[in-house]
Order: sequence, then C-alpha cells, then structure tokens
Amino acid sequence: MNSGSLDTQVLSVTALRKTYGAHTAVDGISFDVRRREIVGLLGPNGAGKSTTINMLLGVLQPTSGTIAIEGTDLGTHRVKALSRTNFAAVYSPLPGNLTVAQNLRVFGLIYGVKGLSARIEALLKEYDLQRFRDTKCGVLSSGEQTRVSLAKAMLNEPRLLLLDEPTASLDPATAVDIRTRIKAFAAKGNSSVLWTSHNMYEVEAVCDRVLFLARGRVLLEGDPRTLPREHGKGSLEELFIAVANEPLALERTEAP
Ligand SMILES: Nc1ncnc2c1ncn2[C@@H]1O[C@H](COP(=O)(O)OP(=O)(O)OP(=O)(O)O)[C@@H](O)[C@H]1O
Repeated sequence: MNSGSLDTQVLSVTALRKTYGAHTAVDGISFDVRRREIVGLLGPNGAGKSTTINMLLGVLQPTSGTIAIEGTDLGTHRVKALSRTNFAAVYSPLPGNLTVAQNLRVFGLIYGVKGLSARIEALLKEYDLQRFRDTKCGVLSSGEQTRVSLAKAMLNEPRLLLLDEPTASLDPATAVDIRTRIKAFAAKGNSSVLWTSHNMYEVEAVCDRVLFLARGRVLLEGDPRTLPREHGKGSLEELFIAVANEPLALERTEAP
C-alpha cells in the first residue's frame, strides 16, 4: 500500500504487529494516511483498532514493524515523531478535578506550547468553551467534555490527530457539531485524522477513506461511499457486518 511520496504522507505504517503471548492482536498491517485526509479505522470489537492507535501513540511497543510520522521513525526518534501528534477518546477523559483552563494549561506545558496563554484563549473561543473556563471538567456533560478533549488535542497543532470513537455517547446534534469541527480542522491545514468509529453513517459523512480491520488484518480499503457496491453490498453497515461475520469468506472473494 505505501503509495505516494513522503511529502504527502503524514503517517506511514509498515508490517505492524503486536502479539500477546500466543494471541496476535495486530497482524502485520501496512497503510498510509495522507495530508488533509480523514481515514476511518473500522472493524468489529477486538479487531485491533485500539491496539493500533496505542502503538501509533507510542503507548504500546510493537512486536515488529515500523511507524513513521511526518517521515520520522517513531521507534528511533520518539519525541520528534510524537511532537506533532495528538489524541482524543471518550475513555480517556481529562482530570476531572481541574478546570477547563487548568487542564489546557497543564497539557500545554507538557507539550511545550509557545505563547500558551494566547493559544488557550483561541481554543476556548474556537471550541465554544469560554463560559466553562473555570468549571471543573468532571462536572461537564459528555459533549462539553469532548469539546475540551478536542481543544486539548489541538494545543500542539498536531499534524496527525488520532480519534478513538470521539462521538460515542454524544446526542446527534452534538455529534454533528464535533464532526463539523474535525472536518474543518483537516480541511484547513496540513493535518490528517485517523478516526475509529462504529457509526457507519458518521464514517460515510466524514471519512475520505476507510480501512476495515478484522482479526488484526486490513481486509478492505477504499472510499466509504463506493466500497459497499464494489463488494456487492447495499450499504457500509451491510459490508461491516459481512467483514465482522465472514472475514475469511471476504478474503477468499478478494483473492485473484
Ligand atoms: N493487554 C492485552 N493482553 C492480551 N490481549 C490483549 C491485550 N490488549 C488487547 N488484547 C486483545 O487484542 C485484541 C485486539 O484488541 P483491541 O482493543 O485492539 O480491539 P478493538 O478493535 O479496539 O476493539 P473494540 O472495538 O472493542 O474497542 C483483542 O482480542 C483483545 O482481547
């Protein structure tokens, strides 16, 4: 897969593998994410999505394979590779006993953001959080907390934004708001987004490309709007169910 020049690639993953004893969670996957692209990482529970995201974040050590972010190898130049990466997920809330402004300041200091006060003000405005600046994050609603998580993830102006189910547990109106913000983020700069979601409607609305993972392997890759038809399915949801239930059958029909 690794097509395109390094200049257009924000993320390049090659033969990435993670095993736990005899169990293989991620089984030699390769893929790229290009500049300004939003790529959906899809797959049934246990497919290996979170394991992949955690390896991309440097939280988990791969068993083998390589990850390059903006051309920098994560294994050998970890700090540089991760300096323009960030992350948001519902299962990883910000410290609830700190206020919104305190959280942004703490993370901004950790990332070494220059002109931090001005950056915090800009993000509070952009994510409609000004009225919550002195509110403890723990008492905010799910949608408000997601906006704070996104603001925190934007602090270091990431080139690669990793999102693990960012709209899970949000009401439809709030989810649309969050999706719109993320699309605007990818469209306006030199950044890319890798996004996991179980919401196929959302994936069709947002992602330029999807990767279907099953049993730790990339089974299918393509445009979420045309991929179902290419595989004789009526919708992305139908294709997802086929991948989840019959990954081997699908692999066989893919063989030349
Ligand atoms: N620390 C671990 N030790 C052993 N097995 C693990 C560990 N972490 C994950 N696994 C296994 O690796 C596989 C992939 O898990 P992972 O969490 O990456 O899946 P996922 O695609 O993110 O699933 P979900 O959609 O449910 O979040 C699963 O079978 C899981 O049980």
